[in-house]
Amino acid sequence: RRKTGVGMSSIEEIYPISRADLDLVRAFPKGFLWGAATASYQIEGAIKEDGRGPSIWDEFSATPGKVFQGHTGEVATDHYHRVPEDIVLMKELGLSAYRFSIAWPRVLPQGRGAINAAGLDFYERLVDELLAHGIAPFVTLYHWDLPLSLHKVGGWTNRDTAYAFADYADIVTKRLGDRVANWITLNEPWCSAYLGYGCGIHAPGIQDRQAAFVAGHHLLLAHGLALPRMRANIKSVAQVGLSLNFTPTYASDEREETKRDTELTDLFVNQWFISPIAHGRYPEGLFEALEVTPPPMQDGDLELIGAPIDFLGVNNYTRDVIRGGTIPARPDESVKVGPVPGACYTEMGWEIHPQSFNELLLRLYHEYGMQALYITENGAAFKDTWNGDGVVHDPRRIAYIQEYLQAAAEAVEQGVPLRGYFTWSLLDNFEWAEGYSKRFGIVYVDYQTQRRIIKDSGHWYKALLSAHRDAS
Ligand SMILES: N#[N+]C[C@@H]1[C@@H](O)[C@H](O)[C@@H](O)[C@@H]2O[C@H]12
Repeated sequence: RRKTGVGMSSIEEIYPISRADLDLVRAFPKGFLWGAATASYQIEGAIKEDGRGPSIWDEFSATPGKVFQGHTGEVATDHYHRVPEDIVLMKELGLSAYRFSIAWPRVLPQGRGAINAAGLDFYERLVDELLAHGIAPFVTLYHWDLPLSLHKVGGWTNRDTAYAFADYADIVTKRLGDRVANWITLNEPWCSAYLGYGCGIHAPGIQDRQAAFVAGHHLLLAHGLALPRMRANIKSVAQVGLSLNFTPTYASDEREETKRDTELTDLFVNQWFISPIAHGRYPEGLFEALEVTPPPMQDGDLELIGAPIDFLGVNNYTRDVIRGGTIPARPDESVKVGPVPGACYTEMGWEIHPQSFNELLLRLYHEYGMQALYITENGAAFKDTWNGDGVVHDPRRIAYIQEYLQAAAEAVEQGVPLRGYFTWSLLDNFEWAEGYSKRFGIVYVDYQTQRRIIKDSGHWYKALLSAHRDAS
């Protein structure tokens, strides 16, 4: 292959990425990690295999009416039985890192107590296989599949669950801390707390705003209790953080009531968890705005929660545009305006708005003082179709990732310490309440046969990663 400059000719021969893409990758520093993300319940399947205990998502998805067409994670993408081939796929894509989660009930079937050796062995094999292929594991300890037995005694509304999580984190990092250097305690605790206990569209399906704030506090406490336990078991060069979801909120007009409702929504959607993590306190006015009382907390909780993290994982997909009413709308019922004239949307009904991604990254650096950021999730669902051969065309997903990476590149040029990007997701997978109706993968999964087909976006992402390696 002809090599000129940064290998442009060799890259363009493989797959037609644009000159703009080549300029794009140059904005990211040498050593910038390029990955893809998944989660245990969304891809593993094998929910009753090798000693795994039940999780709240096993029970929730099996409950009629909770998930699209009654879909469950019973089989998912059968990743539990396909780890070697899926890692070869990651290598083929040129990933330098892979973010996945460990299923707590696979390691501790009852949530605490007896350890399931087969569960720990599975994750040890997964990690060793990744390392053997030169792919850095980014391990999320909790991505929503709480052991059902802990739910039966209150789940995240029970303070004891936070202590059970710290014990679980201790067990996993004792086993894998010698070889995993990147740890994420929680994935999107806002979703666990509010979608699970507030509006109930996620497991365990409770509709109680007060319970959501009690659960939210215990999730944060779990993170804080786990940090020192994990640090004692991992290498000094290893890093620990957590992944928070953010949806930047914008006023639809200049009216005072619109600005007020937009600020209240931002408090609820974006500040609830980052404020205790970054500042060691809940944001002013949050509880009043949601008409709840502050969750019970003990002396020392907020100090534990606000202990330094090594990085913040940022999950972002879209923004919300808010319209104000004559009286303050409770932020969990604020009026979201859409469709915005001229805007484009994904299959999730989420506006594609990369500028808000750029502004979010700047805010997390300047307002919250985050000294290291990873994009631990960003991607899009579109109506991908496969005609049975080896090709899946998904130009809109390529365009989405290009636009969001451009916004991230601008943030890097503006001084944001962005260390890596994980697209959501490696594979099409179980999209929670949407079941398998929404496809986010850069790799298509034919659920009838479990065949994996790299989409055009996967080929493009591979060429982009290769161009970054050549340019570094
Ligand atoms: N919806 N959606 C896609 C994606 C979901 O599949 C992930 O599990 C969550 O961490 C986060 O919500 C984002």
